[in-house]
Amino acid sequence: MSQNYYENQDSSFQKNNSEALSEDMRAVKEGRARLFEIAFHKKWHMLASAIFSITSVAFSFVPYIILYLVLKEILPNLSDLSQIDSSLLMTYIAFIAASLVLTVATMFISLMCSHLAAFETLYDLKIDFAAKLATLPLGYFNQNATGKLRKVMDDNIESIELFIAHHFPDLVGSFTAPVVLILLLLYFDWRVGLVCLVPIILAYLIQIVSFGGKNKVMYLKTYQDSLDDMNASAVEYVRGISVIKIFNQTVYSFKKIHDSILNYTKFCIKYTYMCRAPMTAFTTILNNISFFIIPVGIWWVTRTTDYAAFALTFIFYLIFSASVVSPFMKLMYVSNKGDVIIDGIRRMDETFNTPSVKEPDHPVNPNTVVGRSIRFENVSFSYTEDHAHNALSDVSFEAAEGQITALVGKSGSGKSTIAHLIPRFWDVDGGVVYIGDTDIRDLKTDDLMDMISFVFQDVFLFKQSVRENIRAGKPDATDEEIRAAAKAAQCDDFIRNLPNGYDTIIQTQGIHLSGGERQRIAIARAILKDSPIIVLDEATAFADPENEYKIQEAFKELIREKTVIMIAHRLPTIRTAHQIIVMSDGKVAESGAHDELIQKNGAYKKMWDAYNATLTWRISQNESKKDISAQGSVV
Ligand SMILES: Nc1ncnc2c1ncn2[C@@H]1O[C@H](COP(=O)(O)OP(=O)(O)OP(=O)(O)O)[C@@H](O)[C@H]1O
Repeated sequence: MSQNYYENQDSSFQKNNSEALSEDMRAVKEGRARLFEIAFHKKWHMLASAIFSITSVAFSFVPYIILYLVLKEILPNLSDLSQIDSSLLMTYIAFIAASLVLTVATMFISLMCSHLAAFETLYDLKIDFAAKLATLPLGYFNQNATGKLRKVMDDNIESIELFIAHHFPDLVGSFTAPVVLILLLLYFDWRVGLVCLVPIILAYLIQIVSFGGKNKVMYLKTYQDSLDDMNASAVEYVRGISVIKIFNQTVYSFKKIHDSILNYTKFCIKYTYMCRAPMTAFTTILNNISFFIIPVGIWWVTRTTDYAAFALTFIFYLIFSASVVSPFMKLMYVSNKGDVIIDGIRRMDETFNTPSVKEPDHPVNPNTVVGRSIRFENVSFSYTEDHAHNALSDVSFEAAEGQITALVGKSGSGKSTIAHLIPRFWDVDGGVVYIGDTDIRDLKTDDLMDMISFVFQDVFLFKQSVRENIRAGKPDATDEEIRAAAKAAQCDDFIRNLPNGYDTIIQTQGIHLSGGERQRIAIARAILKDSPIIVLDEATAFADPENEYKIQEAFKELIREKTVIMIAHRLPTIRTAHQIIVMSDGKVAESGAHDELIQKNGAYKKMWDAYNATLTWRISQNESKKDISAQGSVV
């Protein structure tokens, strides 16, 4: 049921939400202002929570006031207890019971309101953050490790929920309680009240001097940075575990994770040592306010004649001062937590404030785009901002509509970069990429993505059912359409042999698909999408002979009547391509069909000869092996 609830809500909720969070809640503000801006995303819930929290705190002090009244009734009558008005005492007790019930009830309502606000805000933020990630250029993910972004999405955003649900009502209470407390301290006897204030002020001065200002910001930043670093290296360590095992590395020899854990540990130990003295002083002073009251009491008792009034005030303050600790400790705890959360928000806002891929001001309607060819016109591109090294320099070519254009060239010559510029994973630095007659930057990203299918080098499958993985190509596809796409991609057979057929969840129950099987699922996805342009990136690199055959069959289905850009290292797979673009050092070295390029006797011919030489070399190696074994048998 909850699944449907969210599914049904998605479209409208997400839309309203992106308006609310991306525009209103984007980080114009900083620090505490930003924290409260986010917290008050659901402002009526939060106001209600604040009012009930204040009410709860106010009720929580009623027993102390009544205690004063009880003492006032009992102390003057200690010599003759029959003088005590017992019905009045019973009324006081009833008041105490009622105030306790009301304290709990109002705090419960306050927490209810704050939790509702927290869950809705958390949902909005997470959806918005995920949506924002999808709009960022791929370069952003190069510079920001997956572990760091995961931490923002899980830990930092999650901590905002904690702040709204728990810390906010606590904070309101923590501010209200000291105010009520100080008023009460000063109300019953302002002189003793002032004495009680001295240790409170002293304790806070110690806090401010030790942790206030730039020191605290710097410590928090270092703490979060080292935590981020440790997270990022942990993710890298786990993802690269096969390489680590092969090269016989351990958590000690894999320097990055070892250093980051060590850094974090060192920092925490240093910070703990730094906190030791001021924190001990803070808690000791607040826990021992009576230590300040007793000398005053001794001084006072030698100068007073009204012992009843003295005893009433002295006993009351001794009891009441013990209640000072809890609200002040809470205030310190919540304010420390608040600082950690604010730092987390700053990290989240770095992502929110990163410019998304720019959408056109006046987008072209995709139905009016004439033609589905791809044309690069004098395209230059560098991955680095200083343009120290151009991945592409002045690249021009046209991949004709409905034809296959293959990209070949040495490793690092710029083939993948060309493929990545077509769906605007990055924007060109110079020149233009056209689809038909339209600059791709004049199309809305959604429309551009609808026109292109991409079969990546590393096939990524979601941890969902096979059916849902294929459906990603067309979210409203029927089960029949999914099955037809899977058949065309040569994967229907093996999917039906999985434990739950199309409903088998990938990467669970020991379900592990081979590289070729994963690739065919990706092809099924692309077939279902049925876009006019297909970009195949190293698509046949990992296949075994049987898979290779099936993948080729799947490709035939996928690329029928489409504009295809294909990157392949193995020359025979592109021999029949309509056009071959030979890349060298980010430039087009030559282009043409296979036969034309062979005739040109240029770079392609050299590659082809080299390829044929390897074949002969393999055969001659086999031959020589045969010779050796033949000789061996003769001997
Ligand atoms: N994400 C990146 N960040 C920085 N530089 C990059 C990035 N990706 C590629 N490059 C650089 O851009 C140049 C072109 O790389 P590209 O991946 O396009 O080559 P390629 O021909 O596809 O290589 P391969 O066949 O090995 O995949 C290379 O010098 C490469 O080092």
